Amino acid sequence: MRMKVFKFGGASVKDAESVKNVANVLGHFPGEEILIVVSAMGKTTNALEELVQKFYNGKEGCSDIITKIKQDHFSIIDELFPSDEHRVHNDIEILITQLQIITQGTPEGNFNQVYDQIVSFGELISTKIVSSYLNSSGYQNKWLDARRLIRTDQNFRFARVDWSFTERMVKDTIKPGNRYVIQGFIGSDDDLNPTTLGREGSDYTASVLGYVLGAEEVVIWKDVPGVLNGDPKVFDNVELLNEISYREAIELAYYGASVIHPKTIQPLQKKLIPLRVKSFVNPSEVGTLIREGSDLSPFLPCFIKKDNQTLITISTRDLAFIVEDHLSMIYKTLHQFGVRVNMTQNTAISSSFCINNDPITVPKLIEELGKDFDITYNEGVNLYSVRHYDDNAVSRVKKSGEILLEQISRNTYQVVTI
Ligand SMILES: Nc1ncnc2c1ncn2[C@@H]1O[C@H](COP(=O)(O)OP(=O)(O)O)[C@@H](O)[C@H]1O
Ligand SMILES: N[C@@H](CC(=O)OP(=O)(O)O)C(=O)O
Repeated sequence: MRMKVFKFGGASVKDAESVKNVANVLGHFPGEEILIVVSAMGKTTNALEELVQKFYNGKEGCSDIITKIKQDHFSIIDELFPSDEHRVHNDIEILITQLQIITQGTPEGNFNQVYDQIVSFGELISTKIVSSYLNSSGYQNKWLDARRLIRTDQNFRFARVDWSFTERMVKDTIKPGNRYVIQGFIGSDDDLNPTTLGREGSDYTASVLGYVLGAEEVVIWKDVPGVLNGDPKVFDNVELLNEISYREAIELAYYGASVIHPKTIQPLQKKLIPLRVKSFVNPSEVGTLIREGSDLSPFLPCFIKKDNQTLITISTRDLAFIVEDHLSMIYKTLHQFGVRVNMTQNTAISSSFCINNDPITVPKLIEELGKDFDITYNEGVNLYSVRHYDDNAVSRVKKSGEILLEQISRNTYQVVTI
């Protein structure tokens, strides 16, 4: 029997009820060998990011954030394990104490390295709780430490996987006949410093593990019926996409369909491992199947909104044309800062690009580019993309605000509005 890889994200383990529901979902797969990848609970990663910022800005407020994280997790533990004798209490106390010790010291190493050291606690805590709860409710499983198995480079916050080392470690550790719980999103470098794979990277972890194990399938459990032709929180009248090709899924994820992390698809495509996106609310429904095949079934325009964007326009100071060497310098800087461009357009003397408004990175990027260019920027803008657009679909998104930038290509329409 080949292993299945299941991924449960923050929304599927956000409270005690949700953790109980994970056991319910797994109950639909009796006797199956499953590797369960789990993200941090609810919005814990955001809280830990805030903690890192405070730690760097003089520590004021650090202990309040840790207290809140502790309370949130212990209220879940108290509901899941009514007796306070269960060892999970001690496990989580230890992790919280480690977090306290780190943030009482002085930041060691660069910001991104410290970020990974602190933010990785979210997944360590959640997996201890989920694994313990599953064991206590009869679903026997072993807890694995992704920092031992997922080896990466030292590109902290955006670490790249060392595939051959990871494959060796995973194959030495994961044995047939067992079930496992492991953290998404985190790994470690050669010196065992924790690393992270980029925000929302647990889908990618599931894909990496699915690839190295040659899994039968990877299933990402979500609070939606599957991949729809638009985020139901943003667009009305959206419909379920029953099947999507790997190629189309990469495009949708790349443009910002946040239901799947963009890096998830490629490793699975290489071994033709199917990816399913299914509802943890209705686990017996079929959901969406992503595999080699025709683009989309049913074939519909797909709507994607990326909010909280920054539109930056860079102009040469001496009215010189923006030419290749400027562009290569600009893109080198973007790459150095780990910034991905979501849409771009050039004029004779300027280049505009729309990026995620990461509050840590964007101010530093603007400062750096401002050394050589005039910069204007708009924060808080929206980027709409429509794959397989038609007139109706275009007019629907155009109505959303004042247009700052618009672009149309063979398959995709994009507009930045404010
Ligand atoms: N095309 C889409 N189809 C379905 N859901 C989408 C789509 N685009 C965005 N979403 C959003 O993705 C959410 C699920 O992803 P996410 O919140 O990241 O889950 P998790 O934290 O559990 O990984 C849904 O609640 C939905 O609002
Ligand atoms: N906890 C990490 C990783 C992750 O993938 O989370 P989620 O599965 O909830 O998107 C984050 O919030 O970025």
